[in-house]
Formats: sequence, structure tokens, C-alpha cells
Amino acid sequence: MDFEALKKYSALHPKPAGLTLQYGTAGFRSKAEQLDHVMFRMGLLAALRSRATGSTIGVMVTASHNPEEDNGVKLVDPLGEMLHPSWEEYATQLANAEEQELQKTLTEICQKAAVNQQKDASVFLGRDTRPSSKKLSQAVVDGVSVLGSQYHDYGLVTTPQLHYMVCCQNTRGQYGKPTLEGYYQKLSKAFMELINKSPGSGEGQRHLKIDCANGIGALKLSEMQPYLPKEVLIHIYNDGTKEKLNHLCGADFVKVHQKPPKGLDMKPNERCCSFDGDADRIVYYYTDTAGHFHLIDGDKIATLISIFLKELLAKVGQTLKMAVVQTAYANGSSTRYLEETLQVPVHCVKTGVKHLHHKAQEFDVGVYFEANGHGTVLFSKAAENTIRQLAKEEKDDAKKEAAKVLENLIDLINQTVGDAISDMLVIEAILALKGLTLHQWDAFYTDFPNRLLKVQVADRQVIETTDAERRAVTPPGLQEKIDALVKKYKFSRAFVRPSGTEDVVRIYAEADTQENADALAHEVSLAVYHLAGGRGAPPQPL
Ligand SMILES: CC(=O)N[C@H]1[C@@H](OP(=O)(O)O)O[C@H](CO)[C@@H](O)[C@@H]1O
Ligand SMILES: [Mg+2]
Repeated sequence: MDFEALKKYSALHPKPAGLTLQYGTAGFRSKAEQLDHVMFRMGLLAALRSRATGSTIGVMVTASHNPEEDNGVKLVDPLGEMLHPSWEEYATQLANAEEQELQKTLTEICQKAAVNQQKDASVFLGRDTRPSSKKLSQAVVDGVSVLGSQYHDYGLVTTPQLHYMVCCQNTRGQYGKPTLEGYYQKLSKAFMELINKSPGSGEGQRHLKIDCANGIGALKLSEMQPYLPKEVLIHIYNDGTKEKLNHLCGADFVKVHQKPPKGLDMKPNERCCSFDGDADRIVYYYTDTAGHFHLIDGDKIATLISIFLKELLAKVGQTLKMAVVQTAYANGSSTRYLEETLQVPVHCVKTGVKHLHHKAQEFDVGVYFEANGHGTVLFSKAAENTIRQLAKEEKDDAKKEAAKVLENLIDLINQTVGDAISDMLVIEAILALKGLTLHQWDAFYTDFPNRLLKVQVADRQVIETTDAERRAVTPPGLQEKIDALVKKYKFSRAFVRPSGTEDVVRIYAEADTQENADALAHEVSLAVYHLAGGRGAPPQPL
């Protein structure tokens, strides 16, 4: 390591003394002006991680659905997964080391992680459309370069596109070509083959209105449009030319507020969906003829995909084990429908994509979605091989046909991470093949009334949880209080946990009616406020 150069470059990206940040659920997130040193240091860390794994590592500059003034960064591991938890700790140490400790911290990480400094390193970079992203990604380049690593800067890409590139590169093209064109071609080919099998194919156009949250999704979707068949007409809204990123729009806004985004006019029964700011989440929705808004969230997306996969797996007649992975935020009604009606095993894990992804890897076919619309499907290597072989060699026509559909799905789904573009195409294909309207899809089950709130406390880490975050272990008395409150309402449940991306405690409640869900959420938020060091004025009823 050239410590002189390191010192010189680090001085160009000074750490504000005393500032500490943590590599959380989705990497570092903060106000953009606090992040220059973090970016430089994540460039350093990516180079080390690349040497430690002998693979290309990704660095994505984005703060997803957070306000335009924020930014963030996360590292992408060799197969396109989230950074390994053992390295999250290194990331936090490196980001928080004061200037004079930087060299020592780096050396320690190299020792602990057995990094061979002689090895070549390679890093892929991507960024979203935030005004601050370009400069911050230049800081990453400085970090990568000062440690003598190669890099390829993809510039403006969606988060899942960067994950895809990393996976393609490290599988030597097996997963696809590590270019945007390769991504568009792979997905559109699989999509086209699926759509051609739909009964209504050739029968006029299917319209879909897409709110792109004024983010990167708009750019990348319009790039992809020429690759898509004429039958699917996508209309892009909130393309970032007029309004601010994520402002009153996008998947997170629609999910949290359960109402349409600004900037998209909806006529009754029109198919609409929203991406988030870096296009790794998607939710669908429509208004009915009476003007009521209907949200189709990640839970319902997981259900649609599971129904379709289950039917296909039954047709190919293989004993492939399928499961759905959710978090505690999944609506209880979806869990019940999946388990009882569909008879699909459901697993609950901690919030954060990495936890869902990890669990889903245990099955031949693992479907995972967060209620907020982040999710994908993972196929084990063995399952994929079986399916591809059946698609090629199976004698029974019906089985072969089902295997081919599964094969197309494998190619259409971005298995590295949730991907709004890929998920949208999967959903559009399934709806076309099954001849379903949004109304029919929405009617699979009815969500239990629910409410998500947040409360500010002095130190959110005073809340520790267990049982996939469904129970609070500390502070003393909090869980007992929640249990007592839950008992007051029918069909209710509630839990609290510290957010990994915001300085807040999140409260979730379900009950038999919306009023009760709201009341329970409010009472639980008061309990958090009083028992966990609430800040500012006590929470007010809704
Ligand atoms: C309730 C909720 O939606 N939480 C989100 C949010 O995490 P928190 O740790 O709750 O802040 O952001 C994460 C990253 O995007 C996402 O994975 C997660 O689902
Ligand atoms: Mg996102």
C-alpha cells in the first residue's frame, strides 16, 4: 500500500471530526454533504474486498427512496449479493476512523480479512440521478485508484443493473453480458418468448402507466423501450425532467401513504405501478370505478408469482421445494393466504434484503418480497439445470412447455437482487398469460387493516429485538406493554424495531378495522416514546 498517496488523497476527502455513521440495512445513508469521506473510503474498501475475494466488487452510489438531498453507498459482493455481514463491520470502522487512524484501520482490516495486497483488484461503479451522485462517485474512484485497483464506471444505472453487471462479470458471462445492452437483450428476449405464449397475444396493446419517482428508472426504461414488443405499451411518468426525486411519488410514497403519486393521472381500472428512486422496488395499483384506490404491494406480488410458479412446478412434475420469505411487515392476510390456501411454506426473517435473500437461497425456488415491493425469485443451480434440461429434452409436450416457461422466467428475473424493471416484466407476463386484471389479482385476499408509524428517540439502539424482530427484548417492560395493548384488539398484532436507514423507531400494527389498527399503532408509539427515551413532543393520535 502506498501510504504517502493514501494520505494525500485522503486529505482531499477529509472526514468531519467526530462524525460517526453506520453501515446499515442498505449501506451508508446520510445527507449528501456528509458523505464525501465515506465514498472515498468505500472505494478503498471495495478494492480490498476485491482482493480478498479475487472477484469484481460493485459500488453503488444511491439513497434509493430517501429525499433528493440525501445520498448513500453500498457495496455489491461477487455474485451480485449484498456485502457480507463480516465486512459491514469493516465498512463502519473505516468510515469512522479519524484521519490519523486511517492507515492503521486499513492495515488492521487487511490482517483480519487476510487480504493479499499483491492481487489484482477490480471494481464496478454505478450511481443514481441525484445531483450529488456524480461528485460522490468521483470520490469512490479516488479511493479505488489510490489502492491500485482497476475500475469500470457504468455511470447512471439502476441499483439492480449494477448488481447484474457484477454477477455477469464474476460468472464470466454465464449470467449474461455485463453491459446495459446485454441486460436489455437478456430480459427482453425472455419477456418476448413468454408474452408470445399468452392467449391474447397479438390482440391489441396492453397499457401500463409507470411512475418512475423522478429517478433513474425513467432513463433506463426509455433506453429499454426499443427492445420491448409493441404489444406492451409503457407510459413513463415522473421522469425527472420537471420535479424532484421521490417527492410525493415513487414506490415508497405510494406504499406508505396508500395513495397515488403526484404527476400520474389515473383513470378507473388502468394498470399503474411505481418504482422507487433507484428502481429496485415496485408496487402496483389502480382505482376502481367508484374512485377507490387499491394498492397491490410486495406481498401480493409474491403471491402472484408464487401461484404461477407453483402451477408450473406441478406441471413439470419435479419435486422442487418452493418457499416464500417475508419480513414481519408482511400483511398477516398474505401470510395466511400463502400458507393455508396456497399451501406454500412461509418463512419470516429480519428486515433488509440481505436477510431475505440469504433465507431464499435455502430452497430450490425461493420467492422473497418485502411488503414495500423489493423482491425477486432465486432458483438453485440444481433446479435451474433440471428446468433447462426438461425444456430441451422432455418428450411430454405439456411438461416441456411448462419447463420452457420456467426457463424464460429464470432469464427474466434478476436473481441478484429485487429489480423494478425485471419484476414489472415478470408481472406483466404472468398477468397476460393468466389473463388476469389488476382487480382479479387484488381480490386474491384482502389485506388486514394496518398502520406503520415512526417515533424519534434519543438512541434507537436501546431497542433490541428477537424472533425476526417481532419481539422487543429491551428496554425492560416495553414488550409486556405491547402485549397488553395488542390484547385489547381483535385479530391484532404489533411490533417495534429501530430502523436501519433512518434515525427512528418503526411501529407496525394490524387489527380488525383501520380505526383499531391506527389506535393500536398510536398506543404502541406512546409506549415507545415513554419507555425508550422519546425525543420532542409525544406522538399525537392520527
Ligand atoms: C419498513 C420498511 O419498509 N423498511 C425498509 C427500510 O428499512 P428500515 O431498516 O426499516 O429503515 O429500508 C430498507 C432499505 O431500502 C428496506 O429493506 C426496508 O424494508
Ligand atoms: Mg431502492
